[in-house]
Amino acid sequence: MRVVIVTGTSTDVGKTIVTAALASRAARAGSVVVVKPVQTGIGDGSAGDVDVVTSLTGCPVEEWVRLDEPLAPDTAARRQGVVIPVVAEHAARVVALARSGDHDTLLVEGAGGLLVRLDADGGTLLDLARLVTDGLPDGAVEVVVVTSAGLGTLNHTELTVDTLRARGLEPAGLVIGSWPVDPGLAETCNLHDLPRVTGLPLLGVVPAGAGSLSRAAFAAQADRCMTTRMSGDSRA
Ligand SMILES: Nc1ncnc2c1ncn2[C@@H]1O[C@H](COP(=O)(O)OP(=O)(O)OP(=O)(O)O)[C@@H](O)[C@H]1O
Ligand SMILES: C[C@H](N)[C@H](N)CCCCCC(=O)O
Ligand SMILES: [Mg+2]
Repeated sequence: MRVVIVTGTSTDVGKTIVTAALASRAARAGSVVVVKPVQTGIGDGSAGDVDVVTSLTGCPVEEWVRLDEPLAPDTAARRQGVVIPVVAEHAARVVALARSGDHDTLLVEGAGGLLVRLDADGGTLLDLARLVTDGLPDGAVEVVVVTSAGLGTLNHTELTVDTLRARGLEPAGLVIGSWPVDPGLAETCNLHDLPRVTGLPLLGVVPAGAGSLSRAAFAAQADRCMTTRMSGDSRA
């Protein structure tokens, strides 16, 4: 059993597509479940991240809280007048699901960047990652940081990685969530600079447009774009 926590430098960096790519690969080697503890922005009928993952991978998904407005969860909950679970409750559910042994890999996708407030007490995905790591055996939890390709990403990525390290969480690596068809100078340099400035491996680079592929084509793309194998990946 392993848990992969997918965070990112911000919203819209491609966490969901990367989560789907990791799920697609892990599903070759065993049973996978994807959890989105808190989803916001589905009030207008928009597809939630779990719908995207289901469509791209067919893996089972769980969404625990859904809020209407496309905002940080604590803001959306406050404006909607609802009380949502605190992060410690999500962490306990993740640990229980991991310990149940029902799945070989459990992927957890945050909402927005690492420090976005997921509850009214200021709990964040950083807190969730710390609690889940503390609740499971050594080495069972990996944190992946999804980042953007272009100018500005070096700063955002270092801030995110340093914040994880300050809580004793060493990320497994970085994934670029959307690689442009026509990369410019900054994108090209960042392929070298992101690993250099963070000291972390670049685990993968997902091409822009991957989210529109059929399930079969996405699975093939997931294999090609995740350049470094993770512990739960299929050897096939
Ligand atoms: N590789 C990709 N291929 C196609 N579309 C992509 C890719 N990466 C991101 N996108 C698109 O960019 C947008 C943001 O991506 P995504 O939903 O994965 O962001 P996120 O980091 O998961 O954000 P959130 O904080 O809302 O969970 C979406 O509209 C998605 O379809
Ligand atoms: C609505 C969006 N797609 C995400 N679900 C929530 C992103 C919150 C970001 C808050 C912020 O960092 O300013
Ligand atoms: Mg997402």
